[in-house]
Amino acid sequence: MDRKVTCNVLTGFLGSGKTTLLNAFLRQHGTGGTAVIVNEFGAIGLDQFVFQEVADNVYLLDSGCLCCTVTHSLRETLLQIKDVAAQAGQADLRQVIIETTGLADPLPILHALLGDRVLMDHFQLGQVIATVDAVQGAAQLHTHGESLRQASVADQLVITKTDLAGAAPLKVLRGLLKQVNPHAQVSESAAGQAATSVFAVDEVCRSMALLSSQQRHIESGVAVSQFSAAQPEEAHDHGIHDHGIGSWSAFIDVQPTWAGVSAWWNLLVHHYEDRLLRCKGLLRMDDARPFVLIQGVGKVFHSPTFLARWPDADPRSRLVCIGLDLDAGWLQDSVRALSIAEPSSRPLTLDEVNDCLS
Ligand SMILES: Nc1nc2c(ncn2[C@@H]2O[C@H](COP(=O)(O)OP(=O)(O)OP(=O)(O)O)[C@@H](O)[C@H]2O)c(=O)[nH]1
Repeated sequence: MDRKVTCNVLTGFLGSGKTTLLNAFLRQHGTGGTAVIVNEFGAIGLDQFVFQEVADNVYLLDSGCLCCTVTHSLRETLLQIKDVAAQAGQADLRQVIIETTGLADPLPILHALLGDRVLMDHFQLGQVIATVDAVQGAAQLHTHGESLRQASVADQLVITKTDLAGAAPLKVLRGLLKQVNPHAQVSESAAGQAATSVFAVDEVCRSMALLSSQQRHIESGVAVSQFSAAQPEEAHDHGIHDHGIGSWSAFIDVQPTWAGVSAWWNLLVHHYEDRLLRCKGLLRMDDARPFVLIQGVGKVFHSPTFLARWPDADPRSRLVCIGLDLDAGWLQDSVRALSIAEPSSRPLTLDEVNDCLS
């Protein structure tokens, strides 16, 4: 494998249509360029049988929930996929789709991927795709913290089972999803028919999908949106309370430097600690490789992706943060840290940022 293979994480609440969507994609495109990792909650996995009808390149993870117990076997499985592809001379392997259990928190999975240097030599993170049931999704977002968390951190939201829902509940759900995650691209699907567009793997396609949805939101001004759900009822406790998950986004008007990106990230993590869930940004650096996508997952900042070209017509750099209790004013002020030029500068407050810049 000379170039990196994209890992897309497919999540979504129990029964929300993950397998149906993925199966539709495999039926249309085969598995020449795609390997699938399936993780099911419960001792007996069934999804692999659905997939094996259409595909060979399907790997079943041990029982247990991917985000809690089997990140090690995820790592081993990815390395196995890499070795199998190399031995078979499968230069066309372009993506691995990881289907989580319906109760999974996607963040630990992203950590397992992005925090592992060996894996990152061969793989790159693509998108988090979350399916939301058109009929039950709104109720699930209100009552199950897992569902809210999955939707909050997704790059793409796919409303499934639209054939079963009336126009009015669909409208309510669309509005709810906009509140939960205004940055995600939202598509709708009946019987998996949106599969092809959902699993696009081309780098520019991916960044365009990510950014066009951000752009629509940012155009309407700097904003924090908030949405709350009740605590998860069932025992799947990661010690995280899902009250007040919100998002903030802005175009930035300072020239970022790498020292500044590092200082800003440090400031952000120091300020929000575990309340920070996800951060994404498209930055135009004054550098030999100027076009950069940055990603943070929880408190971890991951290797940037360098783009061959700026992915859309708007030249402005932009940032998105998702987390708990976000403060738009504080975040907007924090952006100035991006222009810090001195690599050793580590401001921990906005006043210290001012000192660094004066
Ligand atoms: N009518 C209709 N049924 C659907 C659609 N998508 C999924 N289903 C049905 O919903 C049920 C659950 O779908 P799955 O694809 O297995 O859902 P899942 O998210 O993989 O489920 P878990 O792995 O248990 O979390 C199945 O009976 C599907 O046939 C759809 O778009 N329309």
